[in-house]
Amino acid sequence: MSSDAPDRSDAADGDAAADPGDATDPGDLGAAEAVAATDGAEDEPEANDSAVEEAAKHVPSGSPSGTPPLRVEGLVKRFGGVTAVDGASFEVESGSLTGLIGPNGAGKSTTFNCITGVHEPTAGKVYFEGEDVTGLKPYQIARKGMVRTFQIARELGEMTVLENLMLAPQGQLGESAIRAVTPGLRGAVVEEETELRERAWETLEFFEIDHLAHEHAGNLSGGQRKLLEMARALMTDPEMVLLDEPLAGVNPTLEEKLLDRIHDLRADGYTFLLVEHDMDIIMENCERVIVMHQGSVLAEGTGDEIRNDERVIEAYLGEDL
Ligand SMILES: Nc1ncnc2c1ncn2[C@@H]1O[C@H](COP(=O)(O)OP(=O)(O)OP(=O)(O)O)[C@@H](O)[C@H]1O
Repeated sequence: MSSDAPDRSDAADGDAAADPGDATDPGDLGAAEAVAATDGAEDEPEANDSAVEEAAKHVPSGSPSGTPPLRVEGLVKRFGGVTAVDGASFEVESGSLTGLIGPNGAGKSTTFNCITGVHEPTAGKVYFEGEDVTGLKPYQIARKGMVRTFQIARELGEMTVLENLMLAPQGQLGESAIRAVTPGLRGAVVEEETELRERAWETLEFFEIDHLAHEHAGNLSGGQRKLLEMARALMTDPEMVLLDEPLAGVNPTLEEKLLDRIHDLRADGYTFLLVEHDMDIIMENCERVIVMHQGSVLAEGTGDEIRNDERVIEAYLGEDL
């Protein structure tokens, strides 16, 4: 988040937000380290007006010039006899908020899962910032700067909001668990933990959930959880964030807050790909929309272009667009 955040190669050396399954394993930390990392009530900083500005200061380094951050080429995913994705190809422009839509069963979630390493594609390629990342594990893709939000797993629900954030770039902590017991390196570990804690507080303030820092994540409302999911993803210091229905079940006030934060971050150079069923949200917020149908890309364009595209109207069988 902040411009002086640790280098990604250190900060996201684990599954981070990309794989809650691993991120929930306390064994990754060691008990003493987990406590050191999370027992921070006494360090709680005063709410700080400049925190939001600080948090928004991060400027993603961006793609090599002219290279789209994400390029998907001829993606195919079969599950036995079911072809979920059938030759999908598209690009996402740097710094954009791009919507990925399509009728039920069009292949959107499977495409997300193939892009972020949850599924290995049957065929085709995924390039992130020009680099072939096809078939890499979620944590390897997260380390390169592309993360997706995940629902807060049950185990994480038993931890506080602050702990959830501090565990997000868990590779950094796992590394420091080893370094903490290495003479001569303890100072560096303390510095790293302090920096991580500061970033966690900045991120909480940015999402306006700092008042919930010591609340168990499991006690949050649906909308607050969505903010926490975004905050966890941001803690890994990504370039690109994939959001799979981030507003489902979120009340209008929190929905507006979440969208505002997405726009703030986009203005700072982050790139977003958003799957969302609510067409109004897509049309009002995404400058570019990709429409999937039966596993491949049916149309691409601005919201207006998509809304008036005969093929899209037909694919949605007259549903309101
Ligand atoms: N693990 C799986 N095993 C078998 N079939 C699957 C699997 N995952 C998805 N499918 C099938 O692949 C197709 C595409 O599913 P996918 O969930 O990607 O679509 P979607 O566009 O995200 O749909 P929705 O909007 O309803 O969430 C569907 O026919 C679905 O039943």
